[in-house]
Amino acid sequence: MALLVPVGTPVGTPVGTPEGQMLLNPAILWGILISECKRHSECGVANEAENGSLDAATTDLAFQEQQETAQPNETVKRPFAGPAILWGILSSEVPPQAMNDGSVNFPESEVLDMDAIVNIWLAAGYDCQLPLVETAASPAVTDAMLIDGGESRQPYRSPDPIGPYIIKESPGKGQGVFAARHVVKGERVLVDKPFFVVTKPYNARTVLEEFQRMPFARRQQYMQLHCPNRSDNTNMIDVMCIFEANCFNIGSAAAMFLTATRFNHSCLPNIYYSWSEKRDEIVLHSMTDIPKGEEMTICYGRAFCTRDQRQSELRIYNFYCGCPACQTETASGKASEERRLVMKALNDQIIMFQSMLNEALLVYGLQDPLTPVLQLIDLIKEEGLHGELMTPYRDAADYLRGRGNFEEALTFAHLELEEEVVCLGDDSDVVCKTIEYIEELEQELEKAKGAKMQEYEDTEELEPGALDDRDNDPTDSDAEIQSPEQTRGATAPEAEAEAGPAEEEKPKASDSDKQPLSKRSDPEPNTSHTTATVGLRKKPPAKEPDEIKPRRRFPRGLHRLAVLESASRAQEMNDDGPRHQTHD
Ligand SMILES: C[S@@+](CC[C@H](N)C(=O)[O-])C[C@H]1O[C@@H](n2cnc3c(N)ncnc32)[C@H](O)[C@@H]1O
Repeated sequence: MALLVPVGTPVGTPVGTPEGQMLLNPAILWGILISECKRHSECGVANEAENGSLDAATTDLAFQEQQETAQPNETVKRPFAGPAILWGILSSEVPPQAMNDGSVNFPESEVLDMDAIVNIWLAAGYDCQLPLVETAASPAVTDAMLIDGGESRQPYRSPDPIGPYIIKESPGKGQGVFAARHVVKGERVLVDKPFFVVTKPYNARTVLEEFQRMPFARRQQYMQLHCPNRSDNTNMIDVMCIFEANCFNIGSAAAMFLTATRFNHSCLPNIYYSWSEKRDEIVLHSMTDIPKGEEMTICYGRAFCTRDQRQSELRIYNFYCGCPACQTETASGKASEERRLVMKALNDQIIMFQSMLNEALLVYGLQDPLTPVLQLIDLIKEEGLHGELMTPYRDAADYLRGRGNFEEALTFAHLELEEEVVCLGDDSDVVCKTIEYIEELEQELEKAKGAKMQEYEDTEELEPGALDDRDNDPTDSDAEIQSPEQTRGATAPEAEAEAGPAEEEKPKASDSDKQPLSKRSDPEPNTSHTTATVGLRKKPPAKEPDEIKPRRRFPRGLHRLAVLESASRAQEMNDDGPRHQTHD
């Protein structure tokens, strides 16, 4: 398919096509341009494109700046791609240049396809960042396609449309989803199959091509979805606008759903959604009890950022969030803003710590990396952002595991598991993987206990009389669980010297040796261990405090019920900025 665009056509001028061809005009190109500008926000032209003032000066601004700062022999490429290509066609600035240097034969009123456009753009010295697809131009969406496709008129049905919710008008937000009855925390509210999927990276062309491929009835349903800026006359722009407002990121693709898409946004959501690759469905759970009649909301963007950042990320959806966290005047809104500021800083710090070597942390005298994790957990709880607890719980478990503090690591792993069961459901693969993680921790704990017992027995063999000195409570030996750091911290240097080779038989310090950091959350070293080391005689270590015992064990073997899926739970799946996210 080709675009018929006379060269030199100013933006806004209608462009006719020969009879029998699809209706294409600059407004359509303009729609693609805007959507491309939004995707390539680094171009800095989205606003200008939207208000119609995009011009050569704007598009070339970044290029000029780069040129000014470039070294004498450095070649600076013009930085724009898709938006500029289309802008170049529309403004007719580039084709004459390309024609002048003879690199492209581009007569007036040429029939263009996208490859030709790109060639012209490249010939004019512009960089092209857009992945080029072999097929030709973006398809057009004609009225005929939406009115009569000659195909089945059976409406597409979402597989699980019945749930504890009703969809109705939500004042100021269009439609919304409301609790039809009291919904309890952790309830599965909806499972929905995608009815429209576009592989990433997508652009206007691939979305429109996918739209064309849909059966007529689905195209109609698509067009009925919420469109924040429905245009009067250009269906193609509406297709893109609907896509932008309603698509969810589902890992390697973007997808639209008929029911899940009706959930409005809140920065304090009560519903958690995740994409299950195994089921090929989006799954939504309640994170809190939701009274009958209350609106159910999800979060469209990131949580650990300020009000302004959130509002700016939501601009793509064309609304201003008025949730309690976004209130500027109320005490709770102000408190939330303060918390989010700290949460953002802590999250940044955690990410930084995770990318640094422990040695580097030590050299720079930075704090214990566990500290920001624990602080973040406290703040998330205060803020009521339940869905955000899973990751820091795992971070805490990982840090403690690295130090050989398996008991406390297990506590956090169980907390993570509880959150995941609520947010993702107990059939989620993330849950299965966490159960496996817990089982690994339990094995490591058992091993550490065994090594400790062995060490104790070896000592007793050397010094039989030592039995007289020790507590004779047999359960004590069972409970002896010490992190290597505790062991290290609790042993006085003199005693260590006295202990000589026997000390080398202590449980292997493993990774904790690489983490010689302060231990903010570790239980206080039990000083009785220090005094217990008399010559080679040792007293069994005391029990760990009760409060750090794992809260509950999840039934073993549950993970076998599900097949492991490859989905990543990383929130970073969101390659394209503030889009709907998935975790399963
Ligand atoms: C995925 S749709 C949500 C369902 C939509 N309200 C409907 O009628 O189908 C996203 C659009 O809903 C509206 N919306 C979502 N959350 C909102 C909120 N908190 N306040 C105002 N509008 C909101 C915006 O227009 C946004 O572009």
